[in-house]
Amino acid sequence: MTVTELDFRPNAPPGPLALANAALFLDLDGTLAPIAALPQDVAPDPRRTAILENLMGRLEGRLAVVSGRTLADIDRILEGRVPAVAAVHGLVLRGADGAVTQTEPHPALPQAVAALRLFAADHPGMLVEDKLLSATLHYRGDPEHGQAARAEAERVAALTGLAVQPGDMVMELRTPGPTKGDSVEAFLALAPFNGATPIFLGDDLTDEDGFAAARRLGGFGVLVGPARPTAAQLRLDDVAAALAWLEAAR
Ligand SMILES: O=P(O)(O)OC[C@H]1O[C@H](O[C@H]2O[C@H](CO)[C@@H](O)[C@H](O)[C@H]2O)[C@H](O)[C@@H](O)[C@@H]1O
Repeated sequence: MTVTELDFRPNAPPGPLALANAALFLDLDGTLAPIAALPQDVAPDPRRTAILENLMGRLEGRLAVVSGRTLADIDRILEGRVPAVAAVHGLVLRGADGAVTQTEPHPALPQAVAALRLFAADHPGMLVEDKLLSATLHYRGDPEHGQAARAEAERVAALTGLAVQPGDMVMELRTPGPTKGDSVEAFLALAPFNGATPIFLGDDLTDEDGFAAARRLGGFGVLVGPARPTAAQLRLDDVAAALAWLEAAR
């Protein structure tokens, strides 16, 4: 989504997290896990896993991780402990009962991966992640060529019909389809989430759809990171503050 003139820069931290009737929707990178140089550098963390397990029990399952990563990668990092997951920005949905639904991959993805790999071969430090439903060009390792990476992703998107999803030092070409916001809506129509008040925590542009959905559905968003224009109403400084807030839930 685009950030509109209705959005503002939240600075207030949320009050203590009250779990009664809440449903938690949690982004992974930049929210539950600090940003690392490479995607594969993000490893399981016993404290994070314990916090999630504790919350899931107390929320009777009303907790979902909503991430741009693949399902397999989310399960690797969270040690397979979170059943309800939206992966690849909402293109894959696994319900609390373990049932998985996913959008059909766009036929031009192999072409897009090949084009991005050709570009990355000329830019040491860049990395292409093939997520089957989306192709991701990472330029954290070569930030001075970020503008060229963004332009190349736009060029390949125009050629293939893939949708552009900009992110934190990343340009993603995704199969057009459901967003993180749509996944919040889908979860809330299912047990055990139905009737609960959604709270969405996230840090990146792709989380804006989640913030907007939470707000539309009677809840709120919490931006994790520095203040910026956003659809979230509240803000926590960083991953450490987000984990501490979750850990102190009542
Ligand atoms: O929706 P998220 O859970 O925030 O996932 C978004 C992307 O996260 C990963 O990339 C980001 O984190 C990496 C590790 O910290 C970092 O190196 C990279 O620069 C960030 O963009 C993941 O690799 C992507 O596939 C996700 O879309």
